[in-house]
Amino acid sequence: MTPAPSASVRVQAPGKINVSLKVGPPRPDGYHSVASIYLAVSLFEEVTATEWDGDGVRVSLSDPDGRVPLEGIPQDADNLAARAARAVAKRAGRSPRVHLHIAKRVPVAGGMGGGSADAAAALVACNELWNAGLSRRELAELAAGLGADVPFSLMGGVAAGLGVGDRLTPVAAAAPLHWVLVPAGYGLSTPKVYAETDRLRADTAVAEPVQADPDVLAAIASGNPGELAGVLANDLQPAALELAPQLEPVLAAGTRLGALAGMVSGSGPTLAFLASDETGAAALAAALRAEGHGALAVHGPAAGAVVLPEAAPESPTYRK
Ligand SMILES: C[C@@](CO)(OP(=O)(O)O)[C@H](O)COP(=O)(O)OP(=O)(O)OC[C@H]1O[C@@H](n2ccc(N)nc2=O)[C@H](O)[C@@H]1O
Ligand SMILES: Nc1ncnc2c1ncn2[C@@H]1O[C@H](COP(=O)(O)OP(=O)(O)O)[C@@H](O)[C@H]1O
Repeated sequence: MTPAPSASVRVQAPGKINVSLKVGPPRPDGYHSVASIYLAVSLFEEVTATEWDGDGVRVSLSDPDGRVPLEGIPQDADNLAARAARAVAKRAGRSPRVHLHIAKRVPVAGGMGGGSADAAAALVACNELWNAGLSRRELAELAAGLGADVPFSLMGGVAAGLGVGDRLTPVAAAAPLHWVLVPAGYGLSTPKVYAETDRLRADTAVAEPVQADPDVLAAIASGNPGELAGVLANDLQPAALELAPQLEPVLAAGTRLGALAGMVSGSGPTLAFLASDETGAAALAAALRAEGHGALAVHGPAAGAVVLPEAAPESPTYRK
């Protein structure tokens, strides 16, 4: 008899762009208060959680599209997905025995929240695999304990984020927005980009951000990419460009080749270019690729962390 396959659950969670990111002064706890407008995009991490007899959480990684270098991602207990699994196990009062396989599509240390998406996907996958019965609200609480961006990847769509980015209010979008992403072949450290932002603004009075930019919210509500292009803003962008000045000509190339606007995504170094529509995004991606830049057309808002149907089993052949 062949052994029964072990139970497994597959979950996808999206990467994000911050279409608006206002950053306050440094806080005593090492964080910064922000007013962020997050947009989840159609570039998804996939985490498969499988029952495992070994001790603790096992992590493995793959790069299904051959675009994401996997160096620098911890494959041990430090992986954000492993931390998420342990958080669910602790809350459910059980041992965290699980194998998490992470199929990565979001650039690593790219400012698109890939590790946060892995954590959000692992929360949902373990909750399901273990029948832990945690509500979406309980998962969101665990998410906030894992990282500032994890609650948003769980939620998806468009949201305004206050606090460190974890106090979320969903926002309705009138129409899908089309973007071209240009990942860099290297990463930028989020804490270093925040610290560089503080350094660049040392002589400036910086206000606490209290609300998400109303002009950006209005542009999203109108669904007009031309209107949004005029108000995109990221307070971390000057620091990201200071740390990675080689991004400047790529930003210029995107606009020269027809983007409505270009910006650094989050703490960078991924660049995000807004296009007028799907055709415009495909043409811009092709033009950027022709100039030697890796470019990927995506759209958003995309859904937050969701369970995917099981992979189709080998279909048996029936004969009469
Ligand atoms: C900049 C943003 C924009 O959405 O995303 P990324 O570009 O990293 O994807 C976020 O603020 C990153 O969120 P995330 O990457 O989850 O941050 P965490 O792991 O919680 O924190 C890592 C470190 O970043 C800094 N940090 C993070 C969030 C915040 N509001 N203020 C900060 O100063 C702190 O130095 C913190 O120790
Ligand atoms: N599952 C994970 N995927 C990616 N990075 C992870 C993961 N778990 C921990 N990390 C660590 O977090 C760092 C930043 O992660 P990532 O989410 O990719 O970038 P960003 O914060 O710029 O969005 C990585 O450089 C890596 O050291």
